[in-house]
Order: sequence, then C-alpha cells, then structure tokens
Amino acid sequence: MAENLRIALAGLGTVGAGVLRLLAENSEVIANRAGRAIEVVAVSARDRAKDRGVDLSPYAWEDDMTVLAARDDIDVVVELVGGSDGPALTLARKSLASGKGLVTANKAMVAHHGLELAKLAEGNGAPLRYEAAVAGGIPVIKGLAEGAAANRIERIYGILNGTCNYILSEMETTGRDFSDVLADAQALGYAEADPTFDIEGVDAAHKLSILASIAYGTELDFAAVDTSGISRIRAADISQARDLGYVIRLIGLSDCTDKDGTRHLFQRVAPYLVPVKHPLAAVDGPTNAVVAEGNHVGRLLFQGAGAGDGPTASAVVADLVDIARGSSMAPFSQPVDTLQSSTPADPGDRRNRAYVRFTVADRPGVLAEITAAMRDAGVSIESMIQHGQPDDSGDEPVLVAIVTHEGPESGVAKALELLEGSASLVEEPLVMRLIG
Ligand SMILES: NC(=O)C1=CN([C@@H]2O[C@H](COP(=O)(O)OP(=O)(O)OC[C@H]3O[C@@H](n4cnc5c(N)ncnc54)[C@H](O)[C@@H]3O)[C@@H](O)[C@H]2O)C=CC1
Ligand SMILES: N[C@@H](CC=O)C(=O)O
Ligand code: NA
Repeated sequence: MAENLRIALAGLGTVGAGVLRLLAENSEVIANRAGRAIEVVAVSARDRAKDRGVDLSPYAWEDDMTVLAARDDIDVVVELVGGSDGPALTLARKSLASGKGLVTANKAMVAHHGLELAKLAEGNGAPLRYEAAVAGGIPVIKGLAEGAAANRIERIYGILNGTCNYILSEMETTGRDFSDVLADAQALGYAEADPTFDIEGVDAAHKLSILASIAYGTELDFAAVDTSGISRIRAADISQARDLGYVIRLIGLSDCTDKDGTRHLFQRVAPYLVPVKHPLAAVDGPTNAVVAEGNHVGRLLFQGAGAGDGPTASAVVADLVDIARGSSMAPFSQPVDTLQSSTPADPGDRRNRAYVRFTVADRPGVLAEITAAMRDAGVSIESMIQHGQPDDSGDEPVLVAIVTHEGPESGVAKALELLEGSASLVEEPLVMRLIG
C-alpha cells in the first residue's frame, strides 16, 4: 500500500468526534477502498480535557488550530469547527495556501467564501472537498458533480435542514411545543451552534446556494437566496394544513433559466405546504431529501440523514477517501473561473397557490376587509378557514387562513400591501406556498 494519508482534525464536537470514531471502527474497509490508510496525526479544539468518549492520546494536540496548516507532517486538514469567518476561515486559507488538502463540513464558510477557497485550492493544486456541508450524509454533491455530470440541471429542491424537519415532523405527530422540540434537536447534535441559523432558514440557504452553484455552473450567490424560516409556524398552522391534506416542510428550491443571454437564478428557502402524498411529505425527523432534475437523466431523488454525528462523519471520511485515491475533481465540479455569473430571478413572476394566515381582531367586517384586498389585488380565494375563540367576547384574536387559487406571487404580495397598517390585523400575515 502507498504511504498513509496524514490528516489533522480541527474541531472535536459532534462531527469531529464522530470522524475519529468512524476512522477507528472502519479503518480496514477505508484503507482497502482508499488504497492506503488514513492516519490522524494531530487534533485541535477548545478544550483538551473534555471527555468526548474518544482517546486523544495517540494524536499530537495543538491549542491554536491554525498551526495545523503549518505542520509538515500533515497532508490534509479537516475543518469541523464551524463559523463562516474567524479561525475556521483562517485555517482553511492557510491550509490551501500551503498546498494542503482541505475537507470541511462548514456550509456557512463555503457559502460565503467558497469561490475564494476554490481559487486558492486550484492555484495551489490542493484538493478541497465539502460533501458533509450539504445534506449531511447524503452524497448529493458527488451525485450532482459526478453522477449527473453529463446533464444540464434545470431545477433542484428539497429538505435541507435536519433540525427544522425534526421540529416540524415532531410537532405534527406529537403535538409537542416548538421550543421543547428544538431543545431535543440541540441535544441530539443536529442544530448549529447558533440554532437561529437553522430555524430562520439560513443554514438551508447556505446549502441551497452551494447546490445551485454546482448544479448550474453559476457563481455562488448566497446573498440572493430569498430566505424565511419556521419560527412563526404555530400548532394551528400545522393542524389547518393537515385538514387541507398537507404537511409543512422547510423547502429549499432553485431553478436557473437563460433569458436574453443572462442566467436568471431563483433561490428560495421557505416553509411550504406539501401534499401528504408527495414524496417529500414522508420525509421526517432529521432526514433530508434533494430532488434534482437533469435534462437527460430525469428526476433524481437523494434521501438520507441530513444531520448527526455518524452520517456527517461518513461524508467527511468519504471525501478523505477520494483525496487518498488521488481524485482531482474541481471543488465546484468545474474550474472556478468557468462558473458563470447570474442575476436573481424575479419571484413575482412565479405562479403558485398560497396559504395565507391572518391573526385578526374578532369583530365584524374583518373578513370582508381581507377578501376585498384579495379581490382588489386580483387574487382568487379557493378556501377559507376561521378558527373561532372559545368564548364570544371578541377579546382574543382569531386565526383566519386563506388558500388561494394559483396565481402570480405578486398578487398575494399586492393584497398584503393593501392590508398594511390595517387595525384589524394583530400581526404580520404568514404566507406559505403550496408545492406539487
Ligand atoms: N452537527 C451536524 O449534524 C452537522 C454539522 N455540520 C457542520 O460541521 C461543523 C461542526 O459542527 P458540530 O460538530 O455540530 O459542532 P460542535 O459545536 O459540536 O463542535 C465544534 C468544535 O469546534 C471547536 N471550536 C469551536 N470554536 C472554536 C474556536 N474558536 N477555537 C477552537 N475550537 C473551536 C469546539 O471546541 C468543538 O470541538 C459546523 O461547520 C457545522 O455546520 C455539518 C453537517 C451536519
Ligand atoms: N444544523 C444542520 C446540521 C447539518 O447540516 C441541520 O440541522 O441540518
Ligand atoms: Na452531503
């Protein structure tokens, strides 16, 4: 066998400790497939003494993780710290600049700095891999960049955040409280260090922007992702959706069209109503699923664990196996200077059915005001559900949910504009589109 691939690990939390366990447990199968052993030489994290259930004594310890990039006994640095900037980015830049390979699970860093890092990697002949950064254990980057490499990808969509999917599906099946289920997701190691990234859709937006770049051969444009999360969803929305035959899922959705020589890139992360019979409705817990439509292969569905130590470690180590084998794939599937620029597509042009939930004062004329705004904006109402309050005092706000017929998104936006400042509305309306 060839010489060992010598690696250093920065970050020994959920994923880092998972990688050490996986490398130890499956060393033989990994070495057979990689053609050589993968040897951990050095590690770094915040707290050396912390009990992680793994023996760190065989490895050199560095208090300052960025020093790993300067060690000449290391071929590849594995960054499992997190954060778009800060020490993770310094380590990534230094590692690639010194010609070392870099494997990372850090979608925030790749979404913000992926093109710069890819340029550094290509310029220095250093491999850069980040399969774990998108949809955890699912080999979706490989699937698109390698398996579907012959296709023009026209559309991708799916469930890209395990924490949100866990929260929504638990709330749906057990009726448990949002914050209670979020605490569970954190304890299980699914959530980001700052869970607002999960619940406000930012983590899924990081992943979507990376997938879009690989799928369409366009430059990363995280800032253009139209992003909203699940923090405003209530148990009442979940039960109203169910009564209508839908479940609620946080969906990332993107397509890319050429118009007048310009690439128009649509990227959105938002909660959608998904028909119960749709394949994405059955995706529950921390599972992720990505649908990609290629112009020759047709529809591909990738599904599996999107978060957690074992699945994420599996993707990290798969990248190491690739590097050990000598794979020379460009970090974004094609040389970074061949990626095309794009312009954000206008969402107002898109046609959808929408669920709009209003929280309103329980008094005469409120429904008429809402329906008048819908009429004036040219929005046709398909159904309306009002959840009355237990008594008839009129003191408590009530929820009114409207489902519209299909129409341009600009219609609902216009209706909400007409209702802006209305004394009947107790809070900002919540809009969720219907998929399928
Ligand atoms: N947990 C999961 O299911 C998944 C996580 N990821 C990504 O993997 C990366 C790591 O995530 P987790 O293991 O969940 O995080 P974690 O919070 O469990 O572990 C982070 C590790 O980095 C170390 N660290 C953090 N800041 C540091 C600093 N300034 N200096 C030195 N060490 C520092 C901590 O001591 C800890 O060992 C993140 O980029 C995350 O987005 C990706 C896919 C799934
Ligand atoms: N916090 C993320 C972890 C994996 O990327 C998620 O919940 O999906
Ligand atoms: Na993945």
